Amino acid sequence: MDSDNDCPELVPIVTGPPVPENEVYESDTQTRIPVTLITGFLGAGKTTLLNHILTEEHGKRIAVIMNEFGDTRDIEKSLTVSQDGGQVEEWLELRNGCLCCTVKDSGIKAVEELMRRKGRFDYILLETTGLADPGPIVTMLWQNEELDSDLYLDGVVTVVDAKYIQGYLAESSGDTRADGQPAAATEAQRQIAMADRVLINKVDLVDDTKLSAVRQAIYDINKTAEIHTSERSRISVGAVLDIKAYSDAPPRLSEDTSGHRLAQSTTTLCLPVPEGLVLSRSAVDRWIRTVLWEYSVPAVAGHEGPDKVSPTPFQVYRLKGLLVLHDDTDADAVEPVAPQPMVVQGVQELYEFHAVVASLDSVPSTLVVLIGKDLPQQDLKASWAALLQVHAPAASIAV
Ligand SMILES: Nc1nc2c(ncn2[C@@H]2O[C@H](COP(=O)(O)OP(=O)(O)OP(=O)(O)O)[C@@H](O)[C@H]2O)c(=O)[nH]1
Repeated sequence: MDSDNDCPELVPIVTGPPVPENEVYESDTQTRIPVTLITGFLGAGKTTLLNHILTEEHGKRIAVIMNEFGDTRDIEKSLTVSQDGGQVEEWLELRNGCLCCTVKDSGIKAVEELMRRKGRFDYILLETTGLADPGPIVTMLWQNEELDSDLYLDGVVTVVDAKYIQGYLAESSGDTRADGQPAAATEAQRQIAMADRVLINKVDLVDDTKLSAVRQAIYDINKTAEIHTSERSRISVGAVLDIKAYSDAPPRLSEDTSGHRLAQSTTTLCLPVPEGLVLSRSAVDRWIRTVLWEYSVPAVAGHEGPDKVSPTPFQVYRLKGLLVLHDDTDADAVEPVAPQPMVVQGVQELYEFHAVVASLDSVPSTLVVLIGKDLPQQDLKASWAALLQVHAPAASIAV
């Protein structure tokens, strides 16, 4: 394993029923409708995946929102509706009750309007265009949850083309490719960075050596996404839907394949916490805020100096963590609050903590994982080590 990218092996923890603080969140996910975002570079197989999901026997009434209809032979075109405001342009109803529509603007309003007109769905799939950065839409969906929406974000599935993805990742942003298409290394990297599941599609077009190199390139960007392979995007529906990636599930790390590494600007940084160490929630909160909101390396109490603005601007696309925290954020609390395992989830500048029910002994490795561009890895590691040192001055902590 690369020493710069060392991540401890994680085993999933079994989280029990939600604690009261999260009751609303959890019970809401039972009545609200999950949304899965399907992203991936041009021609990777997103539409093929949507068609596959729609024609599988899953017993769900699914609404698919896409920018344009592809080759939808299995879909029977039934009607064209023009909408007020013109957001929903066209819809197709399938025999199994599934519904497809195209929208100019993949905004939540269009989806909610669709439900108002067409009744409830069990599931919503949202396909982004191949060149889109999924960050803003993920943020919008996540933010929308707070706004009493009928929808919640279940996860992001990124489809990659086994044959071409390495080429897209190697190109620098802003260049033009030989075929005249704009280079989109940034978009391709971001799409992988934001992924909870990556589907390496078109495996029929590559040999095993190439496939392992593609796996490695994806792993180097995002160590938390579960990687699957497919031909014609055929994958078990359960692998991509209802994954609850934004709930209180702790981060999972994929296995390192230790193959040839591409130098990429988007990477995963793992910041482990020694076993049994309880951290102050307010200190962790400040640390995360400084990184996400000020793009700076936090100075930590006891370690002199102001927060350090990184010479190269960096950006965190996704943050996940499992920590045991002492909640010291309520200044009026009379009783000391017992340490509690908490999951932290973040997308771009948004983040939130969820308490998880697990006895302290059953909590496996605790850590924070950052996936982002141009992360000042050594500085962030040193700052994190200083934060740990404040909590466990006697322990020798190697991060
Ligand atoms: N050989 C091969 N071709 C595939 C596979 N999956 C999809 N294709 C073909 O690749 C082309 C692009 O697939 P789409 O599903 O339209 O890709 P997309 O990501 O929706 O494309 P955009 O909407 O342009 O971004 C189509 O001609 C598919 O038939 C596969 O596993 N192997």
